[in-house]
Amino acid sequence: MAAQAQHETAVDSARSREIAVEQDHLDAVYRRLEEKIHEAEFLMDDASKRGQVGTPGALAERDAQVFRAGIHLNRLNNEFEDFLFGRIDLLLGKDGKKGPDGAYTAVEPAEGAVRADHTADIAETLHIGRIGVLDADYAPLVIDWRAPAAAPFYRSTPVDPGRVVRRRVIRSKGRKVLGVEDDLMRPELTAYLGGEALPAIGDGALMAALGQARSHSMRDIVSSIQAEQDLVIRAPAASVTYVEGGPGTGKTAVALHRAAYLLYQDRRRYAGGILIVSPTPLLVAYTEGVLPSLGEEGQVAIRAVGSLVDGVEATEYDSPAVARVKGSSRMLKVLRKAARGALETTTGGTAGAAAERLRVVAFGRRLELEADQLRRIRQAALGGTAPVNHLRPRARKLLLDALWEQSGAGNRHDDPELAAELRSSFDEDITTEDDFIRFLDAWWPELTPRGVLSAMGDEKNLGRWARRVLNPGEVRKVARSLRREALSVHDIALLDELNAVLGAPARPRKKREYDPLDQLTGLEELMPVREETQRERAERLAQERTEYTHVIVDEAQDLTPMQWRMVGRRGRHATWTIVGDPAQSSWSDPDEAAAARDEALGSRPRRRFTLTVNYRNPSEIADLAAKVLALAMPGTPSPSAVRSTGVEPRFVTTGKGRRSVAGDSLADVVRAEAARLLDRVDGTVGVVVAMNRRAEAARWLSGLGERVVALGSLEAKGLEYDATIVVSPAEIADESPAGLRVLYVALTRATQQLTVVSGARDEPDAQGVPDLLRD
Ligand SMILES: Nc1ncnc2c1ncn2[C@@H]1O[C@H](COP(=O)(O)OP(=O)(O)OP(=O)(O)O)[C@@H](O)[C@H]1O
Repeated sequence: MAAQAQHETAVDSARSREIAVEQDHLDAVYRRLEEKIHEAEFLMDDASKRGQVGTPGALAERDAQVFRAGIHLNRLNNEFEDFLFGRIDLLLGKDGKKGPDGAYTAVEPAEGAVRADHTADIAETLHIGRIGVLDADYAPLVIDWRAPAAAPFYRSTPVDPGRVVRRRVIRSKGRKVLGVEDDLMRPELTAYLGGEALPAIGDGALMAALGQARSHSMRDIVSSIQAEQDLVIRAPAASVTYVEGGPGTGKTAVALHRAAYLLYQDRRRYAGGILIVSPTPLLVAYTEGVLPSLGEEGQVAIRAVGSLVDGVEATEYDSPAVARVKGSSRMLKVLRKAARGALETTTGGTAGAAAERLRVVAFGRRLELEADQLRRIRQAALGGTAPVNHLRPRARKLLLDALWEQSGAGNRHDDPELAAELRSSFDEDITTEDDFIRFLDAWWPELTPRGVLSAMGDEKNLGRWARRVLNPGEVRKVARSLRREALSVHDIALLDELNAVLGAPARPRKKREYDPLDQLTGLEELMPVREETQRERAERLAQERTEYTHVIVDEAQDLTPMQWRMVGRRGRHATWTIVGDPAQSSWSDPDEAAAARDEALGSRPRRRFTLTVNYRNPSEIADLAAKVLALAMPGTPSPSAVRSTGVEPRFVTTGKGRRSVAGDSLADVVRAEAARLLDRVDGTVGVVVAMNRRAEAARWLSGLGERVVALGSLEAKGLEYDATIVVSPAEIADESPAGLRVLYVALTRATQQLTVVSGARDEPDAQGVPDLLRD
């Protein structure tokens, strides 16, 4: 016992010593930043006293410095709990070259850096943080995590350590260092720093991070990015970067960190031009704090696939049968017909009566076009595939031609010049006549996507436009769904397609004011003083923007063909990062979606990456989910879980089954289980139910507090909780043709504990294990 206590004291004092070392460094960083602020303030003050200093360029440069220093201090003081989070201790490199960040560039150690007796000296120590800081002599005090010199912090492994001897994660809050965790990359080595042996503290940072309680916001993983993830984050942004990996392998985290990395690499190119497409508003809300925590605010648009069309936000879900039709590329034909057909249906009612016959007076004569003629003219105008709203001038011209012919005025002159003059005064006469203007508006109204979609809610209309494409049952269901007030997630892709087919009326562009500060690289991020203008500018850009420079698609396996077309339109000239897992796809026909994806991406070459380690689920939960994976996608390997907790999933049943708890009803059982789990974990509890039980499940949990939430199976996508309750695997699996894959998603949401509640339909065995989860 005494020996144990002695050992613990020694460990504690080694830890305190190392914390003190890092505290000294952090103090030095803050001192340097304050110095920079003072310098900048002095410059500012001095400049304003003297009124004018130097050229506009020099002035702008000085302002930029002030802003940069200001924003650094602001961020350091307010936002980051762990501004400085890493350190690497490195061997001497192969050559003595330094990069722009002041660090040596060599990745491999110099020959002789390790002595024959397995000892070595540390030649360089680098601290890694969210932004870079240089000291007065341009030596790096902190290296930005995205800089090349920081890469070994993420890439080095004991198998391939490069120059790294020790990797340290530093935990701090505000200006205080709280702890350090070390991983030795060359454990066989005794390394010396300043003549003293290099100590190693703790059991490693990754495990510490994974064990933490979850909240309703995702955390960044900047201090513990793993080597296979780092390769994706830093992959060059050429064409398409395609990332596959099972649940919990960090795909979402990697996608977000990649956005921050790309901005760092080429801010000018990407600022404001990165779009992240996420499957649900819940996942947007869960992930949107990550980029600001990495120092990137307002530069990247994260949007749910149901909010990609400006001004509309869809949260409703269609039934699987309707979703299947609306998502399919069969809808293309239907929409093209609807866009043309809607011209006729919108001419029903009062406006319709006005559009059945055209009567005008020209050159003192009454001219009249009857319904039949008008129909023929419309058909002629609609020939081809041009957007319907753009065809109005053509239709107008055809009307005038027909009236001109009827007037007989064409025969009055042989001289072509005189004839042309006569014709133009004829046209002017008619087109300024109120009757004609009213007629044209009623006969060829400007169609809106929303209007056409409502017209498709009429079963007769839809039946006509979908002839030989959808069967009558499909027509009935789709039309009924379109009569609903609220739009569904799948309606948004239809609206976007209609927008393309109809052609948007050209909006006048606002003229931009010239701003010399825009000339400075990276200035967009710097301006506490000009915050207002910056925000306005970001909003304007977002409004004007219809295309992006880089598009990141999260949970890409779920995009339907129609959604791929919608997303594709936003990245026609973009580079792409696509992350997904086919085994989690809720779309019934993955081959059709893959074909639509390939069409959206064109022939761009792809770089493929696979992530293989599950950082979310302990092995006890991952093993259970693997049983469903084997049913859903036989032969697909599950990612290997990186840790285990010793807590097996728990099975309970409703009714009088052996493992039932607290009463009979599903409501009672789930509520009691939720309360039990809230006691056992510090963070969140998610209750996943079949989609049609969503509202009911929210009621079951009322009063249990904010740490617990109910969600439908499709909403669980991408989210995670300390503990989850999956209610009736059979109900979830039977919901749709992709039900087993959706169940696989539901079972892989927990970081610590999982309870599965079965109803009669699940056919639980004596232990409460439902048939879908048995060996
Ligand atoms: N290197 C890492 N260090 C610490 N935590 C990590 C790391 N990689 C992933 N995680 C954590 O693992 C969890 C799963 O990550 P993420 O949600 O990105 O996975 P995913 O592959 O998108 O999962 P899914 O396919 O199920 O949506 C998150 O809590 C994330 O923070």
